[in-house]
Amino acid sequence: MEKIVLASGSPRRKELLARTGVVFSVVVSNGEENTNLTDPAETVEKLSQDKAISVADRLENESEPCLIIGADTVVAFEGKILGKPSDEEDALDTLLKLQGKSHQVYTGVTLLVKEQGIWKPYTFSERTDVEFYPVSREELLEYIKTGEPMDKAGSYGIQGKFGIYVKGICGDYNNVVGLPVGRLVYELKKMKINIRGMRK
Ligand SMILES: Cc1cn([C@H]2C[C@H](O)[C@@H](COP(=O)(O)OP(=O)(O)OP(=O)(O)O)O2)c(=O)[nH]c1=O
Repeated sequence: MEKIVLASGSPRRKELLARTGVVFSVVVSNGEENTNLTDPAETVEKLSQDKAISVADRLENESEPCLIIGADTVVAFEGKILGKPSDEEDALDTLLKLQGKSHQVYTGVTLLVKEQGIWKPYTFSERTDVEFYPVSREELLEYIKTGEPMDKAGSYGIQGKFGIYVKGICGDYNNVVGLPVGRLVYELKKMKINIRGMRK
């Protein structure tokens, strides 16, 4: 494997993948993030595939063998999928719903590998349960003013200013931040992709 490409514009994913020590480049997918699916695990798996495939299409003329990594994160609460907020009001509605209760964060990951000239997707997803303490409307408005929620699924960043309201999590913390890097390394090992040789 000569080249690893992260198909994501998320700075958090870039930082998490960098922790593995592998050398990679970033190519941001430019497709629409749309599905009619209602199951959160199926949704993130499909969207992670779409992102990886959109980057593969753009790299079609690359001669080097390549592994493309796509990922997608959503929050699920009482059977509904919550993505990024459309505006500040939407962020407030979402956070009012989530405060004081537990919800699920799903990240889907697709590893797209070229085998005998054909792209083959290996897809999985991880779930982490997160619970917030009760948070007042005033506190939420103050938080939203920071702008932090706007590019994040579920309208919060566990790794940022919202961390002070988190009561507990069950599962992989990195999965909430956007990339379950432990599972990723484990899956690559199962696929016999030796990332050790690709480390800096
Ligand atoms: C719940 C939660 C989400 N997030 C982020 C992870 C993802 O980057 C983002 C969800 O949006 P995504 O659509 O999964 O990813 P993205 O738009 O940031 O990047 P790309 O599509 O180019 O891969 O929310 C946090 O950073 N912290 C959190 O606590």
